[in-house]
Amino acid sequence: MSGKTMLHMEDVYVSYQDRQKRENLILNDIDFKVSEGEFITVVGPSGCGKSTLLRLILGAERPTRGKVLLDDREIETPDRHRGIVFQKYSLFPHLTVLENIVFGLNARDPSLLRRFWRPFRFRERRARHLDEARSYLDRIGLAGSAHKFPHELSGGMRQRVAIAQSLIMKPRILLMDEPFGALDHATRMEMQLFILEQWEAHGMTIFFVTHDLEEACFLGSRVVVLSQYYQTDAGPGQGAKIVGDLAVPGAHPKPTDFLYSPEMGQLVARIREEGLDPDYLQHIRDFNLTHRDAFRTVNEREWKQDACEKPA
Ligand SMILES: Nc1ncnc2c1ncn2[C@@H]1O[C@H](COP(=O)(O)OP(=O)(O)OP(=O)(O)O)[C@@H](O)[C@H]1O
Repeated sequence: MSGKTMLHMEDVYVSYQDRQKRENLILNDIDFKVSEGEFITVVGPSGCGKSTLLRLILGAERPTRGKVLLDDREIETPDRHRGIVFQKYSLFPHLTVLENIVFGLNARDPSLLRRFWRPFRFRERRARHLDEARSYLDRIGLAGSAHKFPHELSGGMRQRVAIAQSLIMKPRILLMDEPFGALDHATRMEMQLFILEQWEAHGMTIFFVTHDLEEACFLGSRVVVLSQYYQTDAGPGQGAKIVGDLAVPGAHPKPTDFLYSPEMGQLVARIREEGLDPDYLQHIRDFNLTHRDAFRTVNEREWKQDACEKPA
């Protein structure tokens, strides 16, 4: 990892208009810098704007105010340097596994006219793409499933294909939006190790959104906590801020037994409590910490009710 800033979210605000044309602030003054090769995990309560943050980095959306800079240049549209993997629906259902993986490489070909203009070169290029896709299939352990369709695969296999589909484009930044959220525990663990292997092999920068704090601490070299619940006189509806930004100590990637170690427990507790910016400590009260999804929050009605019950 180099120390030079690669990505800078500079004073970013995002708001959407609701049906009554009222501005609804989602992200409130997000400002952070990221160096090449970091593995950033993003956690926070439901609806705080984690996916919105990823869409800004992808370039699928522009901030209402502020800038998202990559190498000091504003990100305006998606490009092949940034890939994204979602929890579901990343694959084309009508294409085989091999066709899904090769799709991006073929789509990158400058013009289909070349097919007629220089047919030999065109075929040679397509054959090279297929070879490359097969080597990715090998790497993800799915060489035997090249000609299967997505519906014939298990959830874990589908996510491997979705990750390979992104990796083959050699993105500098890989964005992952709860990619393992729908998987069972064993498959999820297997996929966590898989993504760490890929990160080590490719050295890309990763933004990984998860609701699971343990997953965030195990995978990330840095955990960013985003929350719309923090101390404010104005009450809810003020948009989410970064309420915690912690470097994960120790070697990275961590050995698997770290997951079951007291250090891991301490780290999770620290992020839940001490690790948060003291100005925003109040938002911990709003998390249901006994729930296994520790970032589930009380709903807005309870939040308001509780605020009313507070002594003046
Ligand atoms: N295009 C849009 N138009 C209007 N509102 C939107 C739009 N996109 C997102 N929102 C709202 O912005 C808020 C943040 O959404 P986002 O999906 O980024 O949150 P999240 O933290 O990823 O949520 P979750 O953890 O539940 O997936 C939500 O209240 C959502 O309804």
